Amino acid sequence: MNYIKAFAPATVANVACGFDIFGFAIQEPGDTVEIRRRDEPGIVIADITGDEGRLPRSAEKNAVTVVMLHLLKHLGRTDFGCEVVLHKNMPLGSGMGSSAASAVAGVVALNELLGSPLSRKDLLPFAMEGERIASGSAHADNVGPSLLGGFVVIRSYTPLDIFSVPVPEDLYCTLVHPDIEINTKDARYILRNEVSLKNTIAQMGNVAGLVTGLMKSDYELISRSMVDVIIEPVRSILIPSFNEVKKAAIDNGALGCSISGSGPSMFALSRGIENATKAGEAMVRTFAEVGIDATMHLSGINDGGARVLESY
Ligand SMILES: Nc1ncnc2c1ncn2[C@@H]1O[C@H](COP(=O)(O)OP(=O)(O)O)[C@@H](O)[C@H]1O
Ligand SMILES: N[C@@H](CCOP(=O)(O)O)C(=O)O
Repeated sequence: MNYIKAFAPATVANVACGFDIFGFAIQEPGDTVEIRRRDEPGIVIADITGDEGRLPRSAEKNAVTVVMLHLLKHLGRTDFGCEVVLHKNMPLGSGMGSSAASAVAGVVALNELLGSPLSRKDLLPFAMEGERIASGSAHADNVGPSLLGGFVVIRSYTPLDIFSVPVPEDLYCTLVHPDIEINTKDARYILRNEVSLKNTIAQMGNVAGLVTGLMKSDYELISRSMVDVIIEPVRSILIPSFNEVKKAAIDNGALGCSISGSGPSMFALSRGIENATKAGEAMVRTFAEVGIDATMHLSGINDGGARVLESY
C-alpha cells in the first residue's frame, strides 16, 4: 500500500461531571488526513487546508504528525518516509477536540499504511502525544472516543484503563460553537488544583449517576447527573451568556447542557432528534442576542470512531 486517507470525528470531552475521564464522539465534523509513502525517510507536511495558514507546518509541532513520529520510533521504523496532507474541518481552540481529531486521523492512517501492527486501543498512547503538543497535557478524553467511538470512560491514566459505556439509541447531541476561540492550555491553567470534600462528593455522585443513566437508558437520571460543580463554575466565565445559553437549551427540551471540552463550544444531550434540534436552535438564538454567531452540529453518538476512507 502506498496511500491512505482516514477520517477522525470531533468529540465532546468531560460531558459535564467527568473532567478528563468522559468523552464521546459525534458523526461530523471531523478531520481528514491523506498520507503517501515516499522514498526518503522522514515525515513531511505537504499541505494543510482549512486552517487559514495558522497551524504549524513542521512535523515536530503539528499534532497530526507528532503522533506519527512517536509511532515510528516505537516500531523502530526510522527508515520509513511519508508525505502528509491534513484537511481541517473544524475551528482551532473550539472545544470540539480539534487537535485530537488530527492526531487520531494521523495515527490511524499511518498504522494502516504500515499493515496495522497495532490494535486501535494500542494506538491510544500515541494519539495522546498529539494532545501533549496541543495543550501541554496528554489527556485522553478526546482522542479516546475519536479513536474508538462511542461514550468512553478513562478509569485510570497510570496505568491507562479505558472502556466504553453503551448509550441509549435515542440520545442526541447538539454541539454549538460560538465564533470565539479558547485555548485548552489557557482553560486548564485557570483551574484550581484543590477541590473541597463537599464538591468531590457531589461530583462522584453525578459521575456514577451519568454512567448508570446511560447504561439503563434512564433519561431522568442522565438529566439529573449532568451537573459539574468543579470545572464549569470556573470556565463558564470565559463564555459570554453561558448561563442564558444553558437555560435556553434546558427550557427547550434538553436533558442537560454544559461546556464541551474546555469550550467555547457548548453541548446539550436530548432524548430524540426533535428535542435536540429545538434546544440547539434556542442556543444559537441566545448567542445571537449578544452578537455572537454560532454554528450548530446535530448528531447521534458515533459508535465507530475513526475510519479509513480510501487505500491503495
Ligand atoms: N493538527 C492540529 N489541529 C489543531 N490544533 C493543533 C494541531 N496541531 C497543533 N495544534 C495546536 O493546538 C492548539 C489547539 O488545540 P486546543 O486548544 O486543544 O483546541 P481544541 O479544543 O479545538 O482541540 C493550537 O495552539 C494549535 O496550534
Ligand atoms: N479534558 C480536557 C478536554 C479538552 O477538550 P478540547 O476539545 O477543548 O481540547 C479539558 O477540559 O481540558
